[in-house]
Parts: sequence; structure tokens; C-alpha cells
Amino acid sequence: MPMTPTARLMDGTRLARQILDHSAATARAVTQQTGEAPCLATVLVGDDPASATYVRMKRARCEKAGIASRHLSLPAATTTAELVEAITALSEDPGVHGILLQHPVGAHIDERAAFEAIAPHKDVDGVTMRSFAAMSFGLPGFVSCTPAGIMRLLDHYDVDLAGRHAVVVGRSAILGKPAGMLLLARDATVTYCHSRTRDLKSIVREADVLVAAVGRPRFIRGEDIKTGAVVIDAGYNPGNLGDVDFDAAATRAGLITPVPGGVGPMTIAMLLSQTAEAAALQSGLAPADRLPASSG
Ligand SMILES: Nc1nc2c(c(=O)[nH]1)N[C@@H](CN(C=O)c1ccc(C(=O)N[C@@H](CCC(=O)O)C(=O)O)cc1)CN2
Repeated sequence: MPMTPTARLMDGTRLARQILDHSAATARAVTQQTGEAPCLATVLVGDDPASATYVRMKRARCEKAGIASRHLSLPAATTTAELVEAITALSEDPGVHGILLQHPVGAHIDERAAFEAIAPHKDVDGVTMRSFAAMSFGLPGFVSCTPAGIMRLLDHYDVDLAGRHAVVVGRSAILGKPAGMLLLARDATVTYCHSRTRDLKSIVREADVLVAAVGRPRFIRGEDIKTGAVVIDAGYNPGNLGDVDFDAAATRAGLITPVPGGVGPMTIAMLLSQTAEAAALQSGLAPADRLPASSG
């Protein structure tokens, strides 16, 4: 007999809307003050359809929020040097307030070198080493958007993290790794799991808070979710499938994010929030010691 879902849904679409409204208000203030709308430059390398969709979604949200966007589409054969040069030009362009390089780029490109060409004050996607270090030390700076969105969801649903066992499955530079650091900063006891982890299931079963960021559809089974756990599904697999077997997990979890409608919309909302904040900082409208994560 099918089990009844017991978990409460964490509605990322609704919370993202609130953050987008706040970002639009900040963008309006910048435009009134400077006569120029905040501007996000988006850079896409190659023709991966999913990446093109995400960039289109980001630009559409920008337009709705009164944020201008400038798009640079580069061929798949672009070299690291050419990409670094293009991003450096955007970093030096005073008309651009934020830069997004859509991940992933082709395997022949040194993605880290390309990310590092983003000027720190324009790193609204929170992908540079400097942004990661600032986040890890609790200093002002921009935070990688999906982890920032996850923290906003946890706060919105009043999840107390201190002393809880948070298990992050995945260790990518823009998702798993920073998510763990943010949870640690909130006094959670953090375990990172990855492809070489032994007996993953037994660790997942101990998670009070589980962040699934593996990139494998329905990789986390419902039977491995601890009763009452908070389950954050940060997966974005083809066909709008998350990393968690949602139906089964929802019969055991206390709180759970759906896919779609959970972490995804929060990722884009945080990008716009940080873009509006970057423009406000660059035009002297916001104090430089204000943490972007507190806006919206
Ligand atoms: N430079 C970056 N690259 C990538 C990031 C990132 O944060 N910065 N994240 C992911 C993909 N991503 C944004 O780029 C992303 C994925 C999914 C969604 C989303 O809203 N999904 C919807 C469903 C999709 C739909 O409605 O068509 C949802 O979950 O509700 C947003 C952003 C990799 N690359």
C-alpha cells in the first residue's frame, strides 16, 4: 500500500517571488539615483540546451525585475584565453554590475581560470575563490547562488541548525562545498559525502538535514531518509528530476523541497538579489560592509 506523504513542502517558488520583488525595488532605487538600470552580463559557452534554458530564465527574470542584461554567446571551441579575455573586458566595463558565466563550460576550458577573471565586486554568482574565502570567514561578499538560496529556505522555514547533523552529498565548488561551509557557520555538524564515500546510505540515514547535490536523478532513496529530517534537493537533472526520490522521501521527511519549485527558483532569485545589491554598492547606495545575503 502506498505510504502517505507527511512532509511539509518548502515552497521555493513563493519565497523566490518575495526576493525578486525586493530585488526589483533595489533595482528601481539604483535606476532613480543613477539614471542607469543595474546590468547583469551573462556568458554562455557552447550550445548545451539546458544551459541555454537556464540563461534564458535568468535574463527573463532580470527583465521583469528592471535589471538590464547583456548576453555573450561564445562558440564551443572558445579557448580558455579567449574566455578569460572576454570576462576580463566585462570586469573592466563600468556599465556592467554583475557577471554570470554559466557552468559547465567545455572540458577543454579551464573553468576555474575563467571564473577568476570575474572582478570580485561583480561576482554576483559567488563563484570566485575570493568570494568562497569571504563566505567561509563570514566576511562581506557574494555567496554562490544555490547554497545562498538553500540557507534562505532553511531560515524561512525556521530550521534550527545548531548542533544538528547536516549531510551534504556532493562536493562541487559552486554547490556542495559552499553549502557545507554555510551550514558549518550556523553551527551544524557537517559531513560531506562524495563518490568515494564508503557506506553512503548509513551516513544519509543519520542526517537531520540532508542536502542532495549529486547530479544523479533519484539517487537518494526514500527508505534512507531519517524520520522528520529536513531534505533539500539541489538536483537539476534532465526531465526536471531531483536527486531525491521525492514521493518516498516525503513519507519520512519533516520538511522537503520539491523539484521543480524548490531550490531552482531560489538560485535565480539569489542571483538577481546579488546583482541588484552589487549595483547598489557600486553606485554608493549601500554601505560596503552590508552582507548581500541579508537583502531581500
Ligand atoms: N554559473 C552557474 N552555473 C550554474 C548554476 C549556478 O548557480 N551558477 N546552477 C546550475 C543550474 N541553474 C542555474 O544556472 C539552475 C538550474 C535549475 C533552475 C530552476 O529553476 N529549475 C526549475 C525547473 C526548470 C524549469 O522550470 O524549466 C525548478 O527547479 O523549479 C534554475 C537554475 C548549473 N549551472
